[in-house]
Amino acid sequence: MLTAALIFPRPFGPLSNRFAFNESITLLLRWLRTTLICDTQPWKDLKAHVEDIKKTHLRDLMNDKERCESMMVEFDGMFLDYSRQCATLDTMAKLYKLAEAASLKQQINRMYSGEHINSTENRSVLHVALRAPRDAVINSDGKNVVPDVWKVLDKIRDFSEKVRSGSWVGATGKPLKDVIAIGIGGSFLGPLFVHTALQTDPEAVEFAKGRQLRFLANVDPIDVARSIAGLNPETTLVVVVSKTFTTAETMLNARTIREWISSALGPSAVAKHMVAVSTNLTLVEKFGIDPNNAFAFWDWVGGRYSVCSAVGVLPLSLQYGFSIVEKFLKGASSIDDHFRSAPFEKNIPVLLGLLSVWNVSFLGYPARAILPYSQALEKFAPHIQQVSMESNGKGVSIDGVPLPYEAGEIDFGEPGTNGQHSFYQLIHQGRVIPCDFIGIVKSQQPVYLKGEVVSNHDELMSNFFAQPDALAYGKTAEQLLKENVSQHLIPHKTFSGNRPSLSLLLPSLGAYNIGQLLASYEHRVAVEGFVWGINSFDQWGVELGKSLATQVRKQLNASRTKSEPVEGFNFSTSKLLTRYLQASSDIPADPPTLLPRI
Ligand SMILES: O=P(O)(O)OC[C@H]1O[C@](O)(CO)[C@@H](O)[C@@H]1O
Repeated sequence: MLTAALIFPRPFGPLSNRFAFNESITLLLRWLRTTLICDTQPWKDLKAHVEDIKKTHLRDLMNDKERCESMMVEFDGMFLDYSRQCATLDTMAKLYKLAEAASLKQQINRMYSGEHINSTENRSVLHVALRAPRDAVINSDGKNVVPDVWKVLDKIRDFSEKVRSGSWVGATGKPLKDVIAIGIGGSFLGPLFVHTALQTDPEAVEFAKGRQLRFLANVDPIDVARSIAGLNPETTLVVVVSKTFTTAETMLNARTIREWISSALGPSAVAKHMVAVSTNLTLVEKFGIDPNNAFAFWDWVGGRYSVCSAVGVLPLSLQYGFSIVEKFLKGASSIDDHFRSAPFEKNIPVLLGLLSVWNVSFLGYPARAILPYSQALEKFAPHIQQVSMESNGKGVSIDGVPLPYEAGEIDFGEPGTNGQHSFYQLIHQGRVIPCDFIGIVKSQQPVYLKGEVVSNHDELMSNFFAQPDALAYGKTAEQLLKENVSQHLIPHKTFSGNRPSLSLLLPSLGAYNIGQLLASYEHRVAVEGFVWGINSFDQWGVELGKSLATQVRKQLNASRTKSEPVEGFNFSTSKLLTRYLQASSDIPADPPTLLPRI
């Protein structure tokens, strides 16, 4: 970059010089655009360094106390131990150089200062503003967005208090004690994760007494049936959550539940029983929801980063009260400050992100297992799947240059110990999958049985501490021989070890810690994207399937209502569609409204 700057002439002087200057700038920009991180020296150094790492084994690396100690970081009660990564201190130094080459610090600053870093959609990326304190100043397009954020938060506080206290009642005068949140993707997964995590938190439980929060996401009518089973429209409030208010699944589900309400209570009941969260307030009104009962958010909030906006805050406040949700926002905000200001060596999201890049792009491990040892976090991995895979599952750089390396990673996970009895066989003896072990010091729901060796939570945590070592150390043939294992079983009982993991220990799992965990992973994904040089904040890859579904929808309608033959599809799809239509030809062309009967 410096070299490039030196060879270009200055902007002053005669016209010919200025012309040359403009040319040079164009060339420089082109050069910058086509320069990928893999062309930089730090990337090449890391590639070469892989050979050194291949000669190490975690068994030996773990013997180096000094190394292990410097691979432990603590912030605001969160403790990260990444000593079981296949990495040395030299690896880390090289990763920091890579971060420098990727201008990571500058990219983080650009995000916080509201630059339009989501360039393909020409938008700022400011989910950090959603949890910023009231007096913070965060600008997007020259305007401080924090007062707008708090205006909506205050409106949610008022509305949720009215509903929870019974001063807002339904069409028949009954208090609304149950909530169905309709939304999909980012308008569903984050709120579901937080709700599931709070559901057993003793403090949150107290506030949720007598109330239910359900989610309706899938356009599958079975999900409709499940979401309304046992609920009474008279006592149910529906929150339609959609950033665009055009998502086909959400809108059909919203129309279905509107029908469920109006067929039971009359069309005028919709005003009392349906509210919305969206950036598109015009469409909310068109749908028939009173704009006064709409809760806004903004185009600078990406769907998968929207749980801290009204998308999550409204349904969660209705269920647990605003004060609990505010703690969640504060936890996330604490990590936002840490991410922005801590040096990389002490910065939890930066470390998590750089290690992911190391595992994916250099060691060649494309997947990551997210393994929380807490049943309350059972919906964490599904949420991070979207945050990570929709953000970083890209094939071109932010400037549209095809990537000669893989970006993104395959995220999956289950709470321990359930996962141990499911897919851990593969991660111990099959493929190498870097694992995130997430443990909690104090259980939300402690259980002790007199006479048992340990408490139930200690039993769970015994596994949390044991599994990373089993993966790192493995078990050798010599060890097995010493245990008199028969020769023919030795290959089957050998564990190669040297399988990387990291351990994240949280002091407890209250709303605040849940916010910390969320923000740590959100920023980790951003770090990966910044280093890979991609746009982590758009999602064009979801569009093609949507438009093809439109074509199929038209065909199904034409075939059912006008008996039109299946046309315009390839052989396979035509065959499948024809078979589907023939096998369901008993469905009338213009059926009467039918709602689930369970
Ligand atoms: O909130 P909306 O606009 O209904 O979109 C739902 C989801 O659809 C996507 O656009 C694609 O899955 C997500 O990014 C988004 O979270």
